Amino acid sequence: MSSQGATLPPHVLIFPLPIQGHVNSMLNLAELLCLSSLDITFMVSDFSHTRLLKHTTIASRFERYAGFSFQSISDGLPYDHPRAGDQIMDMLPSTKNITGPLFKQMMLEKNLFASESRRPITCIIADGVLSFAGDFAEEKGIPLIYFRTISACSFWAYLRIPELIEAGEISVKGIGMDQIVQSVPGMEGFLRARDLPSFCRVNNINEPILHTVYSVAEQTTRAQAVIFNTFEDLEGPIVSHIRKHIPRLFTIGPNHSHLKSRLAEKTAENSILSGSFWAEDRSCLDWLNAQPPKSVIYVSFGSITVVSREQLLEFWHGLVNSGHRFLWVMRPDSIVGEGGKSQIPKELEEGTSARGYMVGWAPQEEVLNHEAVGGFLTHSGWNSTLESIVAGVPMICWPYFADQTTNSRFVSEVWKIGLDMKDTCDREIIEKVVREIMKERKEEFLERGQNMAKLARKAVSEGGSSYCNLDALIDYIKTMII
Ligand SMILES: O=c1ccn([C@@H]2O[C@H](COP(=O)(O)OP(=O)(O)O[C@H]3O[C@H](CO)[C@@H](O)[C@H](O)[C@H]3O)[C@@H](O)[C@H]2O)c(=O)[nH]1
Ligand SMILES: C[C@H]1CC[C@@H]2C(C(=O)O)=CO[C@@H](O)[C@@H]21
Repeated sequence: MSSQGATLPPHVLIFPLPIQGHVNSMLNLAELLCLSSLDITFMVSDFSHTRLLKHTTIASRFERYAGFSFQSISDGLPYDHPRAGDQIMDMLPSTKNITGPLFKQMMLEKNLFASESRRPITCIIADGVLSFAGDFAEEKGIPLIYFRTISACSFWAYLRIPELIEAGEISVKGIGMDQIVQSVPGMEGFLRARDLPSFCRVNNINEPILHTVYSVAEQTTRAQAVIFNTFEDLEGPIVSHIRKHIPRLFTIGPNHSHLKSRLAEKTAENSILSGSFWAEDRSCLDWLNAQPPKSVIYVSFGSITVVSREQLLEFWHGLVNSGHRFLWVMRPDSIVGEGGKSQIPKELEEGTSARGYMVGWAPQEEVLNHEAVGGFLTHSGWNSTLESIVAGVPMICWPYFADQTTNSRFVSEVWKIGLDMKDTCDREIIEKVVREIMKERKEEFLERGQNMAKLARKAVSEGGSSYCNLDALIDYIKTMII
């Protein structure tokens, strides 16, 4: 390295699992590190890179950071793979078996992305589910930090799978779903078998997925450090349990809010970083502008959830019958099975044109922060949960899979900022919970939601826990130069 090389900043490779919820929080992390003048190589899949370039201004957004660059790689799936619903699980073997070897080859051929102006990669921050990135880092002696994009509470439940199996607390064939489980310290009083991550619902205790999600969680502990997109006032007690296994654990979230806070400090700018894989339909903001304060329930199930026509109709009837206004994100690929959106009953068409608005994809952060929004019917993905918390918007949770089944229990029973309608999809229940959130118990939920929002904002402001932890993380990355 030239004499100038000795003064070059650390060069961090950031590598998310290439699906929306993972890419969003890791893009926010990338910009946070750019603001501290670290060099960043951000690895995306060819598929998501194409989507990002088509639907966002991300390329020009990052142009302002001279040390930032994108690299793209195959996710190992055919281009026309749905990448949604149950089939999203194909992403774990495809990235391991196809992306992993390609990544190794790319890193070696490109000399760890070194150039005249950039060091070879000095540290890898990989999504915790990408074990091949950890294998490569270990093999080459490159410092490794894992980033888990899910909640700490769901991660902790994953880590306790052996104890849950030993205690017979994993529900097999749906038996004992309402039993309170005792094997996840910190959750003994309120966590039922049905609230464990969805992969813990099995027909047979030897089902491979149960063992896969445990080994993915367990291998995280080999990293020199782990980052969580959460904050101490939200999940501190659970994080303390995880710290016994992973002592160097940085809670730096909510990342989207942290980025806004640091941008405002550094550049007097507070525009939202959009990493959307779909075109955002901004017409919904005009529609919201015409609605009274806190009168609209926003409905979105994230980037992976799919619903059957029957479920779609239950939600639709429930929303229309509640009499409340609603803004509904219906992703073009989100309805599966026979019939799709065809033959919609007349009363639903009428109820929607009177009080509803539908889009294929929304600028969600802006929507949640719009004054007309008073509630969020969500699948409880971790980004959506955090975005709702920061906006102080009460939630109705309809978890679809994975960590969401645990997140929704924490929303309703621990933080008490929403209701959990887990495992039901019935128009009468939907109508009832919408009325509860939007009218009958509105004040109570809004008050608790706004208190939590304050704590979230405090965490990412100067002196707050996530703010200090990010500084400590950056200092740590600086010590890792090899
Ligand atoms: O119309 C929309 C809908 C969503 N979003 C954004 O898309 C992201 C969705 O992320 P998330 O809420 O976490 O849901 P998923 O896309 O389902 O995320 C996956 O990744 C998350 C993080 O690991 C997990 O918590 C989820 O269970 C998993 O399904 C959020 O940032 C939203 O703001 C939009 O911008 N517009
Ligand atoms: C494809 C799903 C399996 C694991 C990922 C995940 C996680 O535990 O990090 C949660 O849901 C999905 O985002 C991923």
